[in-house]
Amino acid sequence: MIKPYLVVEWNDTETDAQGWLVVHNFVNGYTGGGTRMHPSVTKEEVVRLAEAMAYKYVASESETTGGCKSGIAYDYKAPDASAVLRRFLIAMMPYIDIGVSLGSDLGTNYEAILEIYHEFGIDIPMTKSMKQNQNVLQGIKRYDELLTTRMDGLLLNDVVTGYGAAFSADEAWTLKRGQEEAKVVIQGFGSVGASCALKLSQLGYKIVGISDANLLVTCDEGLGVQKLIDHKNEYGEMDETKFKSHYTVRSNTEWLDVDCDILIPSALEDVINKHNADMVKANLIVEAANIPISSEGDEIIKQRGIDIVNDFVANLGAIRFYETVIFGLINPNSQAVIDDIEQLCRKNTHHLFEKSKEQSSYQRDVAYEIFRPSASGLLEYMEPSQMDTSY
Ligand SMILES: NC(=O)c1ccc[n+]([C@@H]2O[C@H](COP(=O)([O-])OP(=O)(O)OC[C@H]3O[C@@H](n4cnc5c(N)ncnc54)[C@H](O)[C@@H]3O)[C@@H](O)[C@H]2O)c1
Repeated sequence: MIKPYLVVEWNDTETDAQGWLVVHNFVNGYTGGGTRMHPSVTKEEVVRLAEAMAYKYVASESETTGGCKSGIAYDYKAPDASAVLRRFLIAMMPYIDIGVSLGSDLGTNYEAILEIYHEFGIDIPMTKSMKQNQNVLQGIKRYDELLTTRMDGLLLNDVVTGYGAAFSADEAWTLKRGQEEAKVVIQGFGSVGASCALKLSQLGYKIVGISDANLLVTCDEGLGVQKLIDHKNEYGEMDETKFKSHYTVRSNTEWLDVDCDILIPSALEDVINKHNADMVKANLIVEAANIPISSEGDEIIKQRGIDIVNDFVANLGAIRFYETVIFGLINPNSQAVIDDIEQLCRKNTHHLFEKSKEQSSYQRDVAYEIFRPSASGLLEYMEPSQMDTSY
């Protein structure tokens, strides 16, 4: 693993929260990634997530952005979680103000982050040259407008990643098994898990199990995804009182026990690991979450011959949305955003599976080869003539 370019540690003055900003690379002084809040966050996890972001921007065909990530070790459901997030972002403001673009991730939401930016006169973090580029400023206006639009009743920004992961799953499954029916189990029912479940059910897949932070619900004939979405809360937790009587409720730790063809982790990191990778029943894993398989778990999955669509190929929807609209690469309307993400997720997944077949190699190894970020982003940033010096 390449060492990260920059690691900043933060210690809250009011609570025991601790946070990190990790920049894996800059491209022309710009870098992007989400902000995660969860009690289990560690510096090492943020470093791995930042690296995945750098690869994700390459998979998104971005020529303008490097990868970074931030994480706060704190309970996202604590009453003062938003105050902790605000203090963290204030501490990171010198970086944000020069082009470290922090969005949302597990345990945080984008609207809350934008509100904090607005307090400090920042619309969306930009470099000096972006701030002076009328096309980019126009793109940001369009992006802001699109953030309030809805698709299938959900906010556009809350479906872009999950829909992209669903298209990747569909592409991979069709390559493997054609039109054969498939049963799907999804871990996590937040922005990503819920929208992925919805799109896959629209595409004709049977969602037979969904877990959240509290429980696992299963139904072999398929769960009614729309109704589960209609009654989920702001933390992505399902309302058990609204379940149909023939649904079965189990502990969320039993998610790998459910018989399925496709498994879609859409919540936490390292949830498939050396202790449970042997129990995976699916023959296709689509990583809608970032780094959901530990390195030891991955070795077992690889040896077992299970196919995967890895994280930075499957879950690039949100950053592709950001890039295409802000840098004016597509017609800025919600259907065009989704169509573009579908096209890219299908193309990348197809390429990944074809290449992996050709080389008889595991998909993750192939993905790290195909989408490797070049070192030039770093060098450009370090070259004074190219540096952005607005600060
Ligand atoms: N939001 C995005 O656009 C985006 C983009 C790329 C990648 N991701 C990745 O997708 C994953 C989910 O992000 P999100 O934005 O949907 O988060 P979210 O906060 O909206 O939802 C998280 C979900 O995980 C569930 N969860 C928490 N602990 C769990 C457990 N032990 N078992 C089962 N479920 C559990 C929560 O109940 C909730 O349903 C993360 O890995 C994130 O990095 C998100």
